[in-house]
Amino acid sequence: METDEAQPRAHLAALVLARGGSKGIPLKNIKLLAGVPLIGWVLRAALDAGVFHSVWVSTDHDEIEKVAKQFGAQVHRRSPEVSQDSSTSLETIREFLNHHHEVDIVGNIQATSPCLHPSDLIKVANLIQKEGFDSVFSVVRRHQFRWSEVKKGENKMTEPQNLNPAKRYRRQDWPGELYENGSFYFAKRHLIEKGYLQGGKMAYYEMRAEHSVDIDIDIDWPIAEQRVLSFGYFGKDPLKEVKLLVCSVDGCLTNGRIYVTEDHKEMVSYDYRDIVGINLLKKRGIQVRLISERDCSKSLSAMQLGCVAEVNATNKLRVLENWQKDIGLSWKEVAYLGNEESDVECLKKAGMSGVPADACALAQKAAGYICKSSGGCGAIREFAEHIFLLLEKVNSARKQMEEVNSAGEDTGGK
Ligand SMILES: CC(=O)N[C@H]1[C@H]([C@H](O)[C@H](O)CO)O[C@](OP(=O)(O)OC[C@H]2O[C@@H](n3ccc(N)nc3=O)[C@H](O)[C@@H]2O)(C(=O)O)C[C@@H]1O
Repeated sequence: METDEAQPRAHLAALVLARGGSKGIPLKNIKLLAGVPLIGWVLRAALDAGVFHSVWVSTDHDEIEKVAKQFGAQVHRRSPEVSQDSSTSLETIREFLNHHHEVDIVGNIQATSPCLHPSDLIKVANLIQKEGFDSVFSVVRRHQFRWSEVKKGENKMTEPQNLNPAKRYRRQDWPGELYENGSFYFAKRHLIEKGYLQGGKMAYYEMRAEHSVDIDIDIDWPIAEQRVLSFGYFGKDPLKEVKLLVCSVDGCLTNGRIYVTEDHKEMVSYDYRDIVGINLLKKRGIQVRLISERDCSKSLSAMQLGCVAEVNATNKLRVLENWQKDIGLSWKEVAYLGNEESDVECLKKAGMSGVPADACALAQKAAGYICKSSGGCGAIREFAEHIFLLLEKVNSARKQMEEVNSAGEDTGGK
């Protein structure tokens, strides 16, 4: 059933529930996963999908509100009644709907499944808006044999549930089974008001197994981190190649401390791990250049790093633009590591951006990756590894995607 194109489309709102209290991991919803706050992964996918009339985060927490807005979402401040450990998603979504009468369909996207892609959301929006389904939820195919539980006093033996032990299927001979994976639940208002997220004319959307990640308990976190690096969505314009890393001196290469001797000489210190990082970058064909607002030329020449440097840089953005012109690079090919307010513009424009753990709040907000290491204590080394990992993973994921697309494979709702 196709809706008339001339009819105004029902208002489809994406809604990410992100309470402040979480049972296992403290402030889980904004904890950095591979350098990006957890809700950031799904918000980026929802906003880039371009199918939502509005994208919301429902929260009770100031810090989560800040992060949500930083990613471009609108914020619904929920009441304490639906912010308890015992509050269900459904109650929270109903509360949102009570405050937003313009919304006809809610796409509840769970931040705990961060490997979501805009292409999934576009297909789901199509199912609910054009094909007339009332609710659509995500599933994943699993090949798992189930056995009944042995309960004291009830039964002594376990029984096979979905297999014949005499004729066990090989994986390739068995289609497997569909499991709800908790990535998203789309439903029309009338259903939610009746107390259902799944009901009416229902469809499932089968997600690719590698995109199906669910962070439920603490031990899921490192696995999810590896998954997003390999299969996550990194934005509309994925990284192609990094050819230049520009690094701020005070606070990134050094920890920002300057010792002054009686005879007016300056002393700074750096971490040998960062020198290793710089050398690794150079080996991979990535130039490293340094930039500083003050005249630290003597210290830099004593360090013998072999990097082009610009000191007394009152306008870092202009310096970078000139470098780009000289070398012939686009912003996409530039990575930037900075820590101060004066770095913010460059951080925003660079194809890849990072800050040390102790960077100022404004720089942290502008950066795509927040290092665990502080300035002068291995942040360059860590950022270099992050660059290598992303380049590798993003390129291999893109290759896989191209292979799948060219094979014409299409998973979708049923
Ligand atoms: C739609 C729905 O029923 N979601 C529930 C899901 C779902 O059933 C499973 O993922 C399916 O695999 O399970 C739960 O999932 P969980 O507790 O991890 O919650 C998923 C995300 O939603 C936020 N949330 C949840 C409820 C609520 N009232 N406010 C919220 O902000 C959490 O902070 C987290 O980011 C569960 O395991 O208990 C609780 C969730 O309420």
